[in-house]
Amino acid sequence: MAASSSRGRSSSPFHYRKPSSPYSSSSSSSSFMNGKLMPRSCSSTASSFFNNSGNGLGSRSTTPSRGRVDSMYAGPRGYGSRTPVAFASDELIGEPIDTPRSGDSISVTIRFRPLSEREFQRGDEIAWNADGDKIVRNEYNPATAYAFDRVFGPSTGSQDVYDVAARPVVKAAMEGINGTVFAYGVTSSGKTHTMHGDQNSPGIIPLAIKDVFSIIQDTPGREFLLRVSYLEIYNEVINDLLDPTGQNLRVREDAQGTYVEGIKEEVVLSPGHALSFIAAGEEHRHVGSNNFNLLSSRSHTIFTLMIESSDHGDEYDGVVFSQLNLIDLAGSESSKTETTGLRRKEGSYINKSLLTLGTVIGKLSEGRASHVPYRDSKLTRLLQSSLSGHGHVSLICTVTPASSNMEETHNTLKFASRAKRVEIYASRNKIIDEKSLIKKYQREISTLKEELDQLRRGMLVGVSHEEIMNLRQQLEEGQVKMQSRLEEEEEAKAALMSRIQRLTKLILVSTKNTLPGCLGDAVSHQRSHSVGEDDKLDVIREGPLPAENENQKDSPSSALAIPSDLTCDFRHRRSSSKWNEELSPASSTVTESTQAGELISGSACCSKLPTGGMTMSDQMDLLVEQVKMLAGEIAFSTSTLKRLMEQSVNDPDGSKTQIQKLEHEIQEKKRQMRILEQRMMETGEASFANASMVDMQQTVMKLMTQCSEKGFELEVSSFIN
Ligand SMILES: Nc1ncnc2c1ncn2[C@@H]1O[C@H](COP(=O)(O)OP(=O)(O)OP(=O)(O)O)[C@@H](O)[C@H]1O
Repeated sequence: MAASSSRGRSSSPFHYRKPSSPYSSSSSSSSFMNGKLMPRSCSSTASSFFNNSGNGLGSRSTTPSRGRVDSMYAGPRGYGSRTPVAFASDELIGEPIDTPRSGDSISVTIRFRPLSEREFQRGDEIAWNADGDKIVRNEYNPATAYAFDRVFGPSTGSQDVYDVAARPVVKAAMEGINGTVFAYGVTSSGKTHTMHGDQNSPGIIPLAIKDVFSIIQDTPGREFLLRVSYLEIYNEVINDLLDPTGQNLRVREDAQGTYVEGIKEEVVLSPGHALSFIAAGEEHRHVGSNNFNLLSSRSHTIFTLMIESSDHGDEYDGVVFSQLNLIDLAGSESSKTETTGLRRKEGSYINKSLLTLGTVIGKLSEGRASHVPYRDSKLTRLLQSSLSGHGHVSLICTVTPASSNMEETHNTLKFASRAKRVEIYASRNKIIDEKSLIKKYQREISTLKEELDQLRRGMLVGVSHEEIMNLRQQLEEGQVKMQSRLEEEEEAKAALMSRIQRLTKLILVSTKNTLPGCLGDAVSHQRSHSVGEDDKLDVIREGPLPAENENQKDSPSSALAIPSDLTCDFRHRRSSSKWNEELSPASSTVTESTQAGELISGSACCSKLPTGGMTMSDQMDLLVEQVKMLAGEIAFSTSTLKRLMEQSVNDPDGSKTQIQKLEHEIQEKKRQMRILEQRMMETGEASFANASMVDMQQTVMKLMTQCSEKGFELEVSSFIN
């Protein structure tokens, strides 16, 4: 079906210009501090950081240095201005104070995680600390400190990290400026936690997806088309996570930059839809355990959202295209990471590509036009366009405060400081019409509409009196050619209408374009798929079957690691334009079901023939889509289960409830799938029965026409006689 995939290139033509960007990363690393800071004893105990639930690394207000830092904070640009740097250059690596900067800089933030239980048990101390919200300081040697755009302590939640480090990039991407957000850090420092998160604390990727749809809802007057792709770089090989057959894909280059040849792109219609692709993709990602992390990512992953938008009023201003890359890097591994065999091989590939990333960042930060070795790794080749400054970049460096990893954290901080010096020149992209999918769909829709008009005119006008006389004659001779021609035309018309409907559904518009109160009636006439009201679902969601809805209500929450406020309750949204309010956690009591679960409850009422303009084939498409989503969720739950079982070897009691819950969820989803498959069969049968009914009606009509013809003949001959 049209909503599914297309294989193609995922890159876009960029028009590089000087920035006029709405996104500006405030650079605080310049002019770090005035005078020397007093060395300070290690005032923090490890226990105060373990499982920190309130005041953690970010809460150093009682320390002397914090007081000094605050008093020296002078305005939005950072710590004072044009003051000498107090530390040796390799100790405090920041942006040189007087370096003239013509562009923006990469946004660089640091996120501490709490001490892990393992670190705590073995008596690790706090070696690095967040001193205020912009500085990281070494506890053993307080003179060693670094400044960044923002430092998040271990108790900071992912939503706060998203708001600072990702939301501006996402917002700009929706306005046509390319964006990249990536998490960098050693193994087990919290990259996957930051980018993906879990059910209780969703990470940057689910939060960005939620935001994207919310922005569409808040942008009446523009129509959007969203596609996603998801790939991993494993041992320097690019694999398509959305298509297991897409292995060892090649990086190509054209005038617009690098792209992955043959990567699968899926059109997405809702947050749940997009998340289901991630869940399915995660199933194929390479993970394994090392001595630091049971579920260590063995590959870099790049989730890309391709955003097209155009004005849908009369003033057509071209199509804007942008890409948002959300990257979860694999963690660098030191000699402390005990690995053998395959894990060691993976580790050496990971380290090599991260080393190249470091070299590339280093070269770029020098600002000279020297050779930048993008080609030395697949990762840097793919990131070439982003790193060379043609879009916004947000680097979130994840670190552990543990003394056992002091050197690794120091290296991450140095990397982060170098990255801060890379300049970017982000600008809004426009795309020439031929390359735009939204434009292609719009053109196809209008061509099809013209064809449909012609067909209608032909049917009304083209069947002339002579043709009717001819038809009579042919009927007399027992021929029904004309009849079948009419039937063919009817069929063609129906096919065209259904294609138009399907294409229209892929284009997303805000429900704010629709008059409140008219939604129920307007659904089947609405031009495009609106984000706040899933047309496919709406048309068939009238009068739920009580029994199945009960089940739905009790069904376990999603295994997609989507919080309940991210699973969209389209029913609620449809009847209200206050979409954002309903998505907010405060009002998220709406549903615990998964996206696919929603669809099921939605389609529970339609075991009969479709109504409200939805054709049989539309309904079948929808069912197929639902089954696909459920299959994705089941796959994801199964893999989570597998991992939990692996973990349970160490902690049988801790994982027992989760395992039981997951098993129950998987059973429930399988049950839902069976219902859907049953429904597909019923729809198929109904469609078949419907077709037979049409056949019969046509035969009766034909016979009646013949009868009246014969009657007329009889009248004429009796008149002649
Ligand atoms: N900010 C945080 N708050 C609470 N727990 C965290 C935080 N960051 C990470 N963790 C926990 O630490 C462990 C390791 O995190 P994660 O798997 O995200 O590390 P990673 O950097 O992705 O590791 P790798 O590179 O090996 O894949 C996980 O159990 C995770 O839940």
